This record gives sequence, C-alpha cells and structure tokens, in this order.
Amino acid sequence: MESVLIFHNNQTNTHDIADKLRKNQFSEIELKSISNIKVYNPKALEAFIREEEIHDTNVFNTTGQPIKTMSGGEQKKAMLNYLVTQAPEVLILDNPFDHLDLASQEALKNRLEKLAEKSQIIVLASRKEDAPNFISKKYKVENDSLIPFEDSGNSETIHADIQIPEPIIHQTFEAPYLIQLKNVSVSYGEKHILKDINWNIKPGEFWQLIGPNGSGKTTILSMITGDNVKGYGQDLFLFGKKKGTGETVWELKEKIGYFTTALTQQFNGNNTTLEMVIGGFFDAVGLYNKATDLQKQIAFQWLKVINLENEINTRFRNLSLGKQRMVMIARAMVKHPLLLILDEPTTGLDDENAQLLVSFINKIAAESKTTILYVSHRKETGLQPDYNFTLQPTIHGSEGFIN
Ligand SMILES: Nc1ncnc2c1ncn2[C@@H]1O[C@H](COP(=O)(O)OP(=O)(O)OP(=O)(O)O)[C@@H](O)[C@H]1O
Repeated sequence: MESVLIFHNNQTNTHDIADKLRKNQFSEIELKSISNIKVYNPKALEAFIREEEIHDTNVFNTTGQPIKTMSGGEQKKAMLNYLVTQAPEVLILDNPFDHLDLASQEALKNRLEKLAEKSQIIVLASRKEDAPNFISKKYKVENDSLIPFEDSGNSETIHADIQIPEPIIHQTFEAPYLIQLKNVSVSYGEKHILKDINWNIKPGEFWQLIGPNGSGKTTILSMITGDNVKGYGQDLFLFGKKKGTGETVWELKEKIGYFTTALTQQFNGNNTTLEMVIGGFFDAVGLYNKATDLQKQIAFQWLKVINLENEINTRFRNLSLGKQRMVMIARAMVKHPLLLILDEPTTGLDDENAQLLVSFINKIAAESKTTILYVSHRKETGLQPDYNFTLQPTIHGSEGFIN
C-alpha cells in the first residue's frame, strides 16, 4: 500500500486535514483500513500526556520518567515510538520530524521505513527537507483539496533596502560580557542535565544555541530569563549582575526581548497588526491610545521592513502563522533590547516562511546592537550567527562546545 506525503503551507489547518484523512474523505488516497488508524498530532499528544497523568503511571513510555517532565522533543518522541510499536494499518503523522533533532529524525525515518512495508503511512509536512525516502506519492494541500505536488520557488521577501528603525532610547551596556555562565551544572535528582557549562556572550554578538532533544537548551534559557530556580546559587551573570541578586522581573523585561511560539498563542488576536507592534513599547496590548506619534511611526517602519505596511489594520489573528511570528519579533525589537531571545522560531513554519523569518533575523543582527540568542535543534539554512554554542549530552550531563 502506498505511503503518502502531503506538503502544506502555514495557512493549512493540519488538524482538519488529518481528520478528513482519518474519515477517508480524500478520494485521491485509498486507505488500507478505515478502522485501524492511528494519528499523531499536537492534540493527540496532549491527550496522550493527560492519559498518562490520569493513570498515574508510565503507560506509554518505558524510560521511567513521567512524560510531563520531559522536554518538548522527548514527549513527541515518546508518543511517536509508542504509535510505531502499535503498528496500526494506517498511521497519519502531522509534521512528525519538526522539533526533533537530526539523529532522532533519522532514527524515526528508519523505523517508519520498516513499518511502511506492512502499514500505510501518511505524513503531513511543511518543510521539504523533512520528506522521508519511502514515500511513493506526494501531494500538496490547496484550498482544502489535495493536488499532485510540484516544487516551486519562494516568492515573498522582506525589504532588504529598508533599514530597521532606530530605538527612541538607546540602551547601553559597557561591561565586557552581557551573559556569563561559569561552570554551571544542573541535575534533577540522579539525572544530570548540564555539566560545567562555561559560556561568555559579549554585547552585540549573534549566537545560536543548538543541541539534540533533551540536551538542556530550554533549561539554560529559563535560567537566563528568570523562571528556573536552578539558575540561583550558580555562577550565572546577567547584564553584569549575579543571577538572583537584586534585578526585578520588570528590570529584566526591559532588557530582554523574548520570542517563543507559545507567546504568539497567548494573544487572542483581536488587535490590529500595528497595535501588536506598538504593544512592544508597553509590554502590554490595547494601549494604542497611549502611544506617541513617534512610537506609531517606529512601529509602522518595522511593518514596512517585513512587508506588512498594507496590513496595519488587519487583525493579528487573520495573519498567516509566519507573518504573526515576524510581527511578534518586531514587537520584541521595538525598544532594541540588550538581548533578544528566539526560542525555536521556525518550528511549524513552511519553507517559505522559515526563510523569510531567517532573513529578518539576519537583518536585525546586522543592523542593530542587540545581542541575539537563537535556540534551535536544527541548523537553519541561511541563518548567519557569529557563533554556535553546541550542547552535547553525556551521562554526566551535557557539555558545551563553541564552534
Ligand atoms: N522536573 C524534571 N525532572 C526530571 N527531568 C527533567 C525535569 N525537567 C526537565 N528534565 C529533563 O531535563 C532535560 C533537559 O530538558 P530541556 O527542556 O532543557 O531540553 P531541550 O534541549 O530544550 O529539549 P527539546 O529540544 O526537546 O526541547 C530533559 O532530558 C528533560 O527530560
């Protein structure tokens, strides 16, 4: 039975597509079974985590670690492994490789290839590099229908010739290091996560923090941004001060622009695109009336850079996922914070939107003094960091390497 790959862009509601597949509503695809079907998607993962909590036991994974304490990638792998072991006749996977590190992607592709000898596998993917080898038919989603896939180039770009706007107030920082980690180690009970991490970040540098799933990337980020108690009592220096010695959360917020995909989902999307960017001056939404003309002008200029000057009055929720993320990054940048943290910003984006985002980040790095910390499990094509800080897991915890 043929395994199928379905490419989609960020306008596609993959949950609906998976649902239609499961109900056998696409005439292009002949399902091997209409009853023995399993689905992986974010909703199924949520239910999977809930199920384990209800049973209060490790039903689905054999590692002994409760799934809710696992990293995002580890949770995804636990569910995918469980589904492959079940060997359903039809397995529908919504972007299974996204958020997995390269080694895990390879391992999953090999397991799926074996499974494809007996089962029918249907993969939804937004990145071309995620296409597995064992696929015999490729489609793409267009207007909720499936059409045969043909590769086409990218069309949209950001405005290379429009400079990012200057801040109203230039934040300055004179000390040699913006962030310093000296022999930072973290463990959870017997489990060692980080081992003797030494890392100096100078003002204005552009770093990519990279490492496989579970290597401790989120742990380092949460120690820096403040909500991980493991950060206290360590030799971790932020903006020249030892972590936990005096700076309030608000002082940190003033200096750090933070982007996570979860943050985008926190907004209800009723505000316009322009209001969303203006909100970056206030760390709040709905304060458009408080904004000065200069703030409005700067926000508009940011939208020009990302080619959204004709969408200033569009409601945020009506923008595509890729555009929403660009707006959120512009919002995080309006004050030119000393530090911009970007946590897996391309997760879930299609090739075109991922490339747009990458060129926007390169532009910010080139035209601002903001220090950038870009966190990812994959080396994003085209991203131009000054340095990579790579976490490599060992049984004593991850070690860090600069390259
Ligand atoms: N409360 C906890 N108890 C036990 N282990 C934990 C706990 N919290 C986190 N961990 C472990 O710490 C390790 C590092 O997690 P972290 O989220 O920092 O990884 P990551 O590099 O961000 O992974 P990913 O790429 O999958 O997002 C993981 O192996 C995770 O299982």
